[in-house]
Amino acid sequence: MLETEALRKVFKKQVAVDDVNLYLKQGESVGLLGPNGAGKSTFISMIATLTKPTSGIVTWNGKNVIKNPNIIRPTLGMVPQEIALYKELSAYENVKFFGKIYRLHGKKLEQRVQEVIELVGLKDRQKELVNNYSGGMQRRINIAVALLHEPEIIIMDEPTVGIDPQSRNYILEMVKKLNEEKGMTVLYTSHYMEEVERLCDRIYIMDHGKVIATGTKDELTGILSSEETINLELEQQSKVFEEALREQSTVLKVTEWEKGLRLIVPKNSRELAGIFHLAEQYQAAITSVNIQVPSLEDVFLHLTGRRLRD
Ligand SMILES: Nc1ncnc2c1ncn2[C@@H]1O[C@H](COP(=O)(O)OP(=O)(O)OP(=O)(O)O)[C@@H](O)[C@H]1O
Repeated sequence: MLETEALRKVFKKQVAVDDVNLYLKQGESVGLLGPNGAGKSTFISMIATLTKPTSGIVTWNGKNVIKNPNIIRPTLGMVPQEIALYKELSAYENVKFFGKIYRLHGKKLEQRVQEVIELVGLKDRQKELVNNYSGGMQRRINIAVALLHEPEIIIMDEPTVGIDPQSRNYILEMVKKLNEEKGMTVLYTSHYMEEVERLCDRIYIMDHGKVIATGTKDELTGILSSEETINLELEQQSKVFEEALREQSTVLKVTEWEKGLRLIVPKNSRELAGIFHLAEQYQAAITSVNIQVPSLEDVFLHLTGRRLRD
C-alpha cells in the first residue's frame, strides 16, 4: 500500500536518507527505530510530501506520490515532532481552526472536533488555553488535529519525546487502539525501543540514513539467538578489568553502562567463571550479575557498536 524504493535525501553534502526501501501494508503498525540524527524525520517528511527527495520513489497503492502529492495527502495524518498549535487559543479553538483548513464545516466539523478531542482524552479540558497545557497534553492535541480528516494512515514523529509518563502512556495506548480497533495503518518513529516493541508488528532499524535491519521483533532479536548479554554491576568502573575482558576471545563485545559493564558472549559459553577470575585478578568488585535475553537495543548495539541513546 505504501512503499518507498531507494528513497534518498542529500542536504548539501550530508546524506540524511540513504536509499531506503520500506513498505507498509494496510492495517500494519510499523516502527522506525533509530538514534537522533538517523534520518527518521527526513524520511517521513518525504513520505508526507513535505520534503522533496533527491532521488527514489514513494508510491501509495501503486501510484507515484512524488509526482502527484494529492494521491496521499487526503488520506495521511502527520504528527510532527514540534508542536504546531496556537498557544493563545483554546484546545477546542485550535482543533476547530485546523478542521476548517481540512475544509470541514457546519455539523460535520463540530462532530469531528468533538470526536478527536474525546479520542485523545481531553474532552473535559478542551476550553482551556493551549498555553496552560502540559507538553504531553499539547502533543495529544497535535495528534487530534492529525486525525481530524479520518486518515487511513498516520505517521508519528517521536510523539512521546520530552513528555510526562502519564501522557506518554496515554499516547501509546491510543496508538495501539487506533491500529488494533480502528484498523488504522501506523508508521511510528522513535528512539525508544520499548515503544516500538510494544506497538509495532514490524520494525525498521535505521542508522546514519540507512536501514540496517528489518523484521518482526522476534526476527530481529533472532539475529542474536546465538548470543547473550551479561550485565555486570561493579562497585566502580575499572579500565584494566574492562581491557582484560576485551582481550578474552569468548567475549564478543564490552560496553560501559552506568552501573558497570555489559558483555556480549556466545550463548551457553559458561563464561562467568572466567569473568569472576579476571575480576579477582584485577580487583574489580562485582556486586551483581544478570544474564539477559536479547532486546532490540542489543540488536542495535550488535550492528553498530553503539547504544541507541548514546
Ligand atoms: N534541513 C536540513 N539541512 C541540513 N541538514 C539536515 C536538515 N534536516 C536534517 N538534516 C541532517 O540530516 C540528518 C538526519 O536528520 P533527521 O532529523 O532526519 O534525523 P532523525 O533521525 O529524525 O533525528 P532527530 O530525532 O534528532 O530529529 C542529520 O544529520 C541532520 O543534521
